[in-house]
Order: sequence, then C-alpha cells, then structure tokens
Amino acid sequence: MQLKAKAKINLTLDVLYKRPDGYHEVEMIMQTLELADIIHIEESEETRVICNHPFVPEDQGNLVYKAVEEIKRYCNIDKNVKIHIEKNIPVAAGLGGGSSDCAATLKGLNQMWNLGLEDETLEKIGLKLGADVPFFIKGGTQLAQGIGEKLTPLPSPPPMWVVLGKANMGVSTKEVYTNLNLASIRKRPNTQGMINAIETGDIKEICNNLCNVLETVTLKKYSTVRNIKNRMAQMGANGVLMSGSGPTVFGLCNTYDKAVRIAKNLETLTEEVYVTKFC
Ligand SMILES: C[C@](O)(CO)[C@H](O)COP(=O)(O)OP(=O)(O)OC[C@H]1O[C@@H](n2ccc(N)nc2=O)[C@H](O)[C@@H]1O
Ligand SMILES: Nc1ncnc2c1ncn2[C@@H]1O[C@H](COP(=O)(O)OP(=O)(O)OP(=O)(O)O)[C@@H](O)[C@H]1O
Repeated sequence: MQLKAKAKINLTLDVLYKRPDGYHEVEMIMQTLELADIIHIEESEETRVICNHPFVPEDQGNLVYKAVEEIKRYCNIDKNVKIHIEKNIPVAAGLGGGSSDCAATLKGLNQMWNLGLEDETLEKIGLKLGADVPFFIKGGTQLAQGIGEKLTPLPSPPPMWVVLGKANMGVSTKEVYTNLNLASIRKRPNTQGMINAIETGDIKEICNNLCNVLETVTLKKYSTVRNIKNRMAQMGANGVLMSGSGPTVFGLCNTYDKAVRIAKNLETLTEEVYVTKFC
C-alpha cells in the first residue's frame, strides 16, 4: 500500500493562552499542500520503519512507529508492518512532516487491517501523538482550535502557487512555544477576517490577513529567516508568512511564473527552496 502524506502551512496562527498542562490554546487556519512524503506499508514479521532522510529517527522515536503501536494497542491487534518513508517534506521545518506521516499511517492501517474506525477515532488516537495529527487526518482547509484538535472545515481558497524557503536549520516547536511572550505580542491574526476572505475567494484579502504570532520568537532569533521573508516580499510574492514554528517561510503567488522567479532568486539565500500549491 502506498499513501501520500502532505505538508501543511498555517495561513493564520494565534496563541490565546497557556494552559495548566503546559500546552497552548491556539486558533489557526491550516492548509495542506501538494508537497508530500510517500509512505509505503507492507505486512512484515516485525515492525520496522525505514526513512531515506539522515535526521529522521528509524526507531521508536519516529511518529510512524508510534502510530503503529498506538493503533495496535487501541484495536488489540497482533500484526506487524514494514513502513518505508520517502521524505520530500523538509524536516523540523514547520510544515508538519512527522505529524502528516503519522496521520497517513493511521489511515493506511485502518484500511489495510479493515478496522472500520471513523475519522473521529483516528483523530483521537492521533492526538495522543501530536497536536497537528488530527488536522492531517482531515486535510484540506481547516480552522483548528483547542491545542489544534478542534477542527472546523472551511471552503477551499482560490488555487495559489506556494514558494517555500527553509533556512538551513531545524527549529524545535517546544522551544518556540516556551519562548513565546504573550504579553508582548502587538499584531494578532484577524481569524474571522481570513475566514471571510477564504469564503469570498478574495486573494488580496487572504494575503493581507496572513499572520502568525510565533514569528515573534523565530524571526527575532534567526536573521536568515527574516532575510528569506523580506526577499520573498521584495520579489513580489502576493503574501508572505512563516509557517508553524518555522523556520520555513512561504510566499503565496497568483501565477506559476512568479513563483518560479522568486524560487530561483531565493536559491542565492538558501538551498532548500520548493514550489508547490494548495491541495
Ligand atoms: C506549531 C504547530 O505546528 C502549528 O500547526 C503546532 O501548534 C504544533 O504541533 P505539533 O508539532 O504536532 O505539536 P506537539 O508535537 O503536540 O507538541 C510539541 C510541543 O509544542 C508545544 N505545544 C504544541 C501545541 C500547542 N497547541 N501548544 C504547545 O505548547 C508543547 O510544548 C509540546 O511539547
Ligand atoms: N516521520 C517523521 N518525519 C520527520 N520527523 C520525524 C518523524 N518522526 C519523528 N520525527 C522527529 O520529529 C522532529 C520534528 O520533525 P517534523 O518534520 O515533523 O517537524 P515540523 O515540521 O516542525 O513539525 P510541526 O510543524 O508539526 O511542529 C524531527 O526532528 C524528528 O526527530
């Protein structure tokens, strides 16, 4: 069995408050992209995860491995699988690669083992493994609240090309949330404004409403991320924003030619540049 595990970007990301359990209550609009890892699953004597990326663990630390263990426990299954991850999504980038692989594995095993679990159940199992996992069970365009698990589907925005530029380092999501100073945030997303813009298919308003409060941590710390963002804006992207906790910055473009022109120019700043689109 072969599955696609798509990347995501956050069109808005607001943090409302820190909860007693240490997690943060968020409000964000998430969008899946065509850029995707490929997950191959086959029955096997013992569970094994293999990945072609040097920074991705192949042991119990891999979210795919955890997904296998968790769904086996939930359904009381005594079977094993070999899973091969073909990594195309940059790692520790703010694009949700690990969470997406995890969600794809849960969906794949549900199908392969005929478990008959509803999406809501897969989301519940996925939430134990990461706050972004429930979103990837659904995909598309969603308003995510709670710690990311309360999902409301939104209509698809108009098709747009997306340039991704990742500075040459990984960012720890935990560290970014820990270093966030909620009292000092001056610009917050207008979530309802973004929803209206998506509903009316207004590209200009979608671009005007892009906002991510986690930029206050990551852009402040890394000048390379700031430089990538500024360059995308200078080069004429219709809208620019950092995704998730970073360090990837995305630029929304209304034409493919513009996206390619920006991507070529960005290659002078960083090696990791991609052109993809909403999915
Ligand atoms: C930054 C985003 O990717 C935006 O989509 C998500 O909010 C993070 O999702 P994720 O990486 O799946 O998050 P998890 O793996 O569950 O959590 C990593 C760490 O981020 C922090 N965390 C995460 C989500 C959240 N709502 N509040 C948090 O404070 C916690 O310290 C946690 O230990
Ligand atoms: N299947 C996986 N793919 C990528 N990383 C994984 C995977 N499983 C575990 N990891 C670990 O998780 C870390 C974060 O990887 P990931 O690519 O998911 O980050 P991210 O895109 O910043 O996620 P998010 O946006 O959800 O915070 C990696 O450094 C790696 O050690």
